[in-house]
Amino acid sequence: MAILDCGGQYTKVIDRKVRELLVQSDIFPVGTPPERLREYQGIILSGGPASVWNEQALHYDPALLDLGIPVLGICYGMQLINQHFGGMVVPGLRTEYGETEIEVDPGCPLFDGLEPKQVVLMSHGDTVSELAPGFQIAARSGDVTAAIYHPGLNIYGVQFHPEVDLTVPGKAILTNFLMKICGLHGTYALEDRIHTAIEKIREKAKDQKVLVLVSGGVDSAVSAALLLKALDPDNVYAIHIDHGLMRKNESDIVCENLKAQGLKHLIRENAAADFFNSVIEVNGKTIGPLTRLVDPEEKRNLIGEVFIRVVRRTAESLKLDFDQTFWAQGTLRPDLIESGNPDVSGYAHKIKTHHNDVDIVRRAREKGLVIETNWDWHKDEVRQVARALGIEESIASRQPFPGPGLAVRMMCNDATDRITSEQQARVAELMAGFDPAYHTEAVPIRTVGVQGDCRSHRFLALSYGKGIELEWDKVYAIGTGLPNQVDFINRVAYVLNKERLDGPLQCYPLYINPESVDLLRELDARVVSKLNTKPISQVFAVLLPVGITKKYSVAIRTIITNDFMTGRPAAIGKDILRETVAELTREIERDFPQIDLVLYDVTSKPPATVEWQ
Ligand SMILES: Nc1ncnc2c1ncn2[C@@H]1O[C@H](COP(=O)(O)OP(=O)(O)OP(=O)(O)O)[C@@H](O)[C@H]1O
Ligand SMILES: O=c1[nH]c(=O)c2[nH+]cn([C@@H]3O[C@H](COP(=O)(O)O)[C@@H](O)[C@H]3O)c2[nH]1
Ligand SMILES: NC(=O)CC[C@H](N)C(=O)O
Ligand SMILES: [Mg+2]
Repeated sequence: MAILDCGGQYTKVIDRKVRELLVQSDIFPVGTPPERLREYQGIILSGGPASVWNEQALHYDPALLDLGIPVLGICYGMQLINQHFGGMVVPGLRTEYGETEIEVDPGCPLFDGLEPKQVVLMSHGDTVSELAPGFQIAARSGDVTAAIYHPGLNIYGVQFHPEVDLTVPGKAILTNFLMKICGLHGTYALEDRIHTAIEKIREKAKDQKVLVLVSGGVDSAVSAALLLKALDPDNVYAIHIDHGLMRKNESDIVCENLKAQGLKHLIRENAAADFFNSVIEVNGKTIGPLTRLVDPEEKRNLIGEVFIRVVRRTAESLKLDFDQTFWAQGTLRPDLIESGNPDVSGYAHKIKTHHNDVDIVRRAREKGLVIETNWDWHKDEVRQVARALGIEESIASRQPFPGPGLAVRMMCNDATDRITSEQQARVAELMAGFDPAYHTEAVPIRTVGVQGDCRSHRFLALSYGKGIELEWDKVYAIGTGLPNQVDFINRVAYVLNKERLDGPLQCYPLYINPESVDLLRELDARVVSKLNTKPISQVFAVLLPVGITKKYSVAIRTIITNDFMTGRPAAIGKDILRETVAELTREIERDFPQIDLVLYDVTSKPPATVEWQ
């Protein structure tokens, strides 16, 4: 199978899913000359951040669609097919981000064997307005075209993403395409990941010393375990950095656990002062110190650079020349995709810079000094490898904690953003049409999102039901519906203690400093201790500078996902008990006098991301 990359967040997920069905696949840029694709039995065109109707449309060779090979276009790929064959694609009146119910035609070979009603993951702003001649509509979500096909040409397009877990019939649809439409057989043997990783490490760093950055998370635990297997353990130096943005007691616990992993050399760097006080230069611009920053990308870049400065210092204390020394980190595929790394895709947008893919890291990679054993894997694959390596289950299944730590859970703000009265009126009008019992308002705090494979940095909306108990389906519908209807909101949070809302909301400045970090750390510990249960994949607290009589509110973020590329919040009353959430709310009100509102994030990814930044 040839997968043509149009810059989608999930291009690599397509490749993975195809391989999991035991079909070999290769990824090429969308502009690849069609002659190079002749040997393949099928072509998949990925999604992507561009739009086919404007000058940013990606270049492709039209002969690609004349090869006589079956083609499946996904999202941008479907829009490309429709336009190519004479149909029309325009910006949609209604966008679709998140889980969406569609009705499929089981008569279309792609949907063979499926029930008509299906839930799928959408992430698009553009839409088919005129179907290309010769094509038929094979699925709809209301008035939006959700799939098209040309029976004679064997060309198919889906507006949704069959490759991600949130598309319930995704595997069945891909199986139909690969096996029934392309006539492939599942005969491909998955590679022995551990063996390949060990070989690669030996090729690079055989008898040399390697510094490995260990956070306590599963990714770096796997990196360290692979290094210990591949090299003389005496040459592996593990460095754990406490940047002052770790969770409660985390560095102590992590270092205890790491000692038990068989590491001969473990160095703990207490570097909070470096992270809080350093100033960096990026492209001639001075950034920092962290305690003055409000821009989420500046925070991420600064933290990433300081990480490497601290590693350099550690190398020097070991009498190593840092510019000649190998160092390893547990980078995963999504870190690189979301950072817009050009080695992963030439067309993908930067959603946000991961700390492990900032400029200084990219330069070291070019010199061949960085070892990234997990480079090609998603989170669930790393967990599988961890178990196969015999890593303790508590680490193999550990919830992720981002490298920049609590810094990306603090909604730093200089209180200069404003919501216009037109924007507020638009929200009120939409909510009145949805259900007058729910009050929703936009607040001038921006969070990061991923919409149609593009980055968004839009306002948060707060919602609550007047005089009614929380009804999850309604609340989740607001979380999905509102970002689809306005282009200035990408995240919705439900107010769990709505009785506090007895005056106008105020937004205040908020910066990272030891006190604000301590407050968030304590809140986070409380939230995690209460909600860290299955089926939640990750849970944490976010600190917001908004309130009625007090300066702060807290948001509870839960996410259910496998690969962390898409996910949905845990449903209150279904995935988690109402009573547990109510108890947690009461505890926060009782024990945290600085906190006004207790919020619950009801947005999936997309349109929001897991972290708020
Ligand atoms: N506090 C830290 N000290 C040393 N290295 C770190 C620290 N935080 C992150 N890193 C490095 O950055 C890499 C990427 O961080 P990331 O959080 O994605 O991975 P992880 O912490 O190993 O696993 P998880 O994502 O499950 O938390 C880590 O694998 C590790 O190599
Ligand atoms: O190592 C990391 N460095 C980062 O900069 C970073 N940002 C987000 N995350 C984690 O990645 C997963 C997906 O999160 P997002 O939807 O916010 O991208 C979630 O599990 C996040 O916690 C990070 N991990
Ligand atoms: N995910 C995608 O492929 C999105 C395609 C296009 N950018 C849109 O918003 O419709
Ligand atoms: Mg981590």
